[in-house]
Amino acid sequence: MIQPSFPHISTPTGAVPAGAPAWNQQRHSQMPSHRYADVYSRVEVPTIERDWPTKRLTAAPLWVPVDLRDGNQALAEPMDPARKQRFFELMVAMGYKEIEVGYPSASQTDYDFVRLIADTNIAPNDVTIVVFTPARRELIERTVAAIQGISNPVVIHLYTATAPTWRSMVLGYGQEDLKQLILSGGRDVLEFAGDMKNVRFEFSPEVFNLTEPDYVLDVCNSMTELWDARPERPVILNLPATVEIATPNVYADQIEYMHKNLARRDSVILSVHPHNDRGTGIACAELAILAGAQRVEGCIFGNGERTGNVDIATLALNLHAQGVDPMIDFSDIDEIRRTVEYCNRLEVHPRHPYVGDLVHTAFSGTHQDAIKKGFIEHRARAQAEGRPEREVEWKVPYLPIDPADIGRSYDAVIRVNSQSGKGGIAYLLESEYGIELPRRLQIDFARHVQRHTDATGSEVTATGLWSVFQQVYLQRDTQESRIALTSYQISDLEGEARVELVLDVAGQQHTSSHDGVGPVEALASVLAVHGIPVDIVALHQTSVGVGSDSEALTLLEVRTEEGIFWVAGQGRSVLAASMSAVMSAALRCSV
Ligand SMILES: CC(=O)SCCNC(=O)CCNC(=O)[C@H](O)C(C)(C)COP(=O)(O)OP(=O)(O)OC[C@H]1O[C@@H](n2cnc3c(N)ncnc32)[C@H](O)[C@@H]1OP(=O)(O)O
Ligand SMILES: CC(C)C(=O)C(=O)O
Repeated sequence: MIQPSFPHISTPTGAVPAGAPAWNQQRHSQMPSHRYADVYSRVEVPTIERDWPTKRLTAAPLWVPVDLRDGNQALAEPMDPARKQRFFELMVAMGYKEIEVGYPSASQTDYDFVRLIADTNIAPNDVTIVVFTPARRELIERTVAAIQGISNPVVIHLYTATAPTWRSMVLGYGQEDLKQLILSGGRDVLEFAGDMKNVRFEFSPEVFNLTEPDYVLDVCNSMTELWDARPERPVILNLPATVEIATPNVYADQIEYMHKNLARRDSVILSVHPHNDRGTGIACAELAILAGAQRVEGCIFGNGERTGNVDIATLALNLHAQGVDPMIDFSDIDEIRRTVEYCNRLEVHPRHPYVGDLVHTAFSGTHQDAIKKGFIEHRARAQAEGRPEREVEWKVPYLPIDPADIGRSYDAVIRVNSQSGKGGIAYLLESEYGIELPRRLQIDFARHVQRHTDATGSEVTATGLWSVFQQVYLQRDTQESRIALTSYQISDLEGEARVELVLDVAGQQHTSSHDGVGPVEALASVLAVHGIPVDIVALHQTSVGVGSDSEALTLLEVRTEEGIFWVAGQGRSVLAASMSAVMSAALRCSV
């Protein structure tokens, strides 16, 4: 019996589930899953004729970043005024036109930030300012005090939880009492701010996704009636998945039910606010848009309570990746990430969609091979179409978008470790040093690199690859070498080349002259005379480096009785590189 190496984890040994086919060997575990009620007994899914499964995403929704409120309230250290302002200015620069700036009745920092907006011009006129409040009269009054003097459009966002557990356990109300509390909050909003021409209203039935559909519909309709929603002054109904609890299709059904049954639908902006407890916040938001949602609240890179608010950067870039303008500028995503990390004091994961450090990088051989071929095809197509590479359709395998669209270079697209193959290795040498390896040498070199990465266990950079290449292929003469090429010269004898060579063999100088042959052939023949046959199968010329500093690199494939090997020679000229390559081959053949 195999001893368990994880003493606190027990390999499931229980019964095979009833009816499981013979090929399914999974057993019942000891996880206490029975403690969690079946989701469909907790969520009332409305019965509807679904239209969302056949819809397509064709336009960006209205985006509302809530980093300064919902994101901020989830931070161990809420943002100080400088961080709030920096984040706000970033959002404005990116093109967000509606921004939830805080919960002004909750803290002096939030209140003061709203006052900063009132007293300065940090908010351009076309940016709508959203402020958040619970349905408590004194807090609504303070919220309205905070927005006095703001000339921008303002949204007062009122919320109260409506789901059964929250109603009974947290707020201590039944359905009707709670509706009255909400309406009373709605009336307070009207009393304090109803006359403010620049103000619109938003209502969120918190934990919408766990609330009975008919009840939440009734509450929402009562609010739009109370606030007299009209097309010219629409009310925002924001339907949060405050804690994700079911699969995204359930949320989509719930949203479509509201979309199809809300009163004054043309005077309602239907908004969603998914969280990410099940890791499906993005899917919930996307399906909700298919189901009729027009507006999405979330956080840039997905900070927020517990597992976060839905990530509106990923949502926007998902649209971009399918040909839809996200209406937000992500062309310098690393600057956006740096600012968001500074403000939240939280790091973005290296695998985070689009923005993570590793998300455009391939380590594995077959991916690298495909990407390399994809780049070659892309450049060729751009050239054939006579258009800039940034304009032609993107089809590079494994890269959903062109990293350049979001300000990334191609430097990190391919990185080499023990999982890599010839394609990636060749790509790095070529992109970093301009060295073009023929396919058979790629295969040979990959074996050497593999030995190196297996031995070190770590990644190898382009510089590292070049040094492995030099060690393997660029042999140099040593003191012990029995042969050395002392000098060579090529002269033109009435159109015919003459090659003159001086070879040092075991301390003896041998001069020879060769007419009508190339220098490589001449040197090979004189080496053969001295008992060192160098049988060259193929010769390739490339270069190392770019511009005037570049050197020639000659790559030789050589046959011996033991098999094929490769050597290289480097020099200021093609001739120097070639002679050096042949001498490298000779040194290998003479040992
Ligand atoms: C899903 C969301 O993100 S909701 C937003 C959550 N954000 C925050 O809580 C951050 C800011 N909050 C705060 O600073 C504080 O909670 C404050 C200042 C708003 C209120 O503080 P306190 O008055 O000390 O109340 P506390 O937070 O302890 O409790 C909340 C009270 O408000 C009630 N309440 C909670 N939500 C609401 C609501 N939306 N409308 C009306 N009453 C509410 C609760 O039932 C509780 O009442 P009780 O004291 O009679 O039991
Ligand atoms: C009240 C709303 C908007 C909210 O933050 C949530 O439900 O998560």
